[in-house]
Amino acid sequence: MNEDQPILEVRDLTKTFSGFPALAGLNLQLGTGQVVGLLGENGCGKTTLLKILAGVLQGYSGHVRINGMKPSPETKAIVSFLPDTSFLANSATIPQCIDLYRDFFADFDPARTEDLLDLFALPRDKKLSEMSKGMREKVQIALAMGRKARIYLLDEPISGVDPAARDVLLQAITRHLDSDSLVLISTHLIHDLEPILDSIVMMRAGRVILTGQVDDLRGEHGLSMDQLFRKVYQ
Ligand SMILES: Nc1ncnc2c1ncn2[C@@H]1O[C@H](COP(=O)(O)OP(=O)(O)OP(=O)(O)O)[C@@H](O)[C@H]1O
Repeated sequence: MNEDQPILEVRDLTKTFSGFPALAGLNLQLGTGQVVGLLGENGCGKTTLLKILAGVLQGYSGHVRINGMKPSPETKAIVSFLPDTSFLANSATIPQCIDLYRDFFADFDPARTEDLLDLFALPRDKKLSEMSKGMREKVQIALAMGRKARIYLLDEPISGVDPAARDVLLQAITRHLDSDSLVLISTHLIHDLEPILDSIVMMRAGRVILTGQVDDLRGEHGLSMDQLFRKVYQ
């Protein structure tokens, strides 16, 4: 893990919606070479934070730097964002989605995506509208992780798939990961994600309340991250 030169730096980040502070002076620094779980209760600001980092939500105050740059078209080129909602046209087939990603993202490697689609055993000829929610989610993950990005921001990536398929999905997230990349995953499925997490960030009411490496926290508290989450938020 490279903490000396954080690829992601956030200081005093505040974002309000009609006067309500979704983010309230949030501070966070993360280096590359790690998979980080972004945890917190419903409505604590996880999606809002990810959207600002992804450059799709503006109108905030505070200091946000992605590899030293403000969120912008330049940072979008190195950030692969997987939103928690479907963003692909229902009428599209997988090959059409791959073409779209090839056109949009210079860092897209179709071979990576094909490899993940094989791992998921997804049929290539079906339209997204003919697929189940879990299958569509797999397609989106295969596309997002098909980019050779520096930062992957994944918002609730495994919520729609059945428990047995989750392990395969986790494999997909880490399968092609470079050591100079950072993966930040928002999730409520802490127990499922824990095997691939190096660190966690816990949020409450628009702020970070706890960060640390999973091994250190386990040693310090004698709890799994799922148990620690329940203790912190009880
Ligand atoms: N577009 C919006 N307009 C108004 N309020 C919003 C908007 N987006 C988010 N909020 C509010 O900001 C707060 C943070 O929402 P956010 O979606 O970031 O939380 P979250 O931690 O991702 O929640 P969850 O775990 O339920 O997905 C919530 O109170 C939410 O109602």
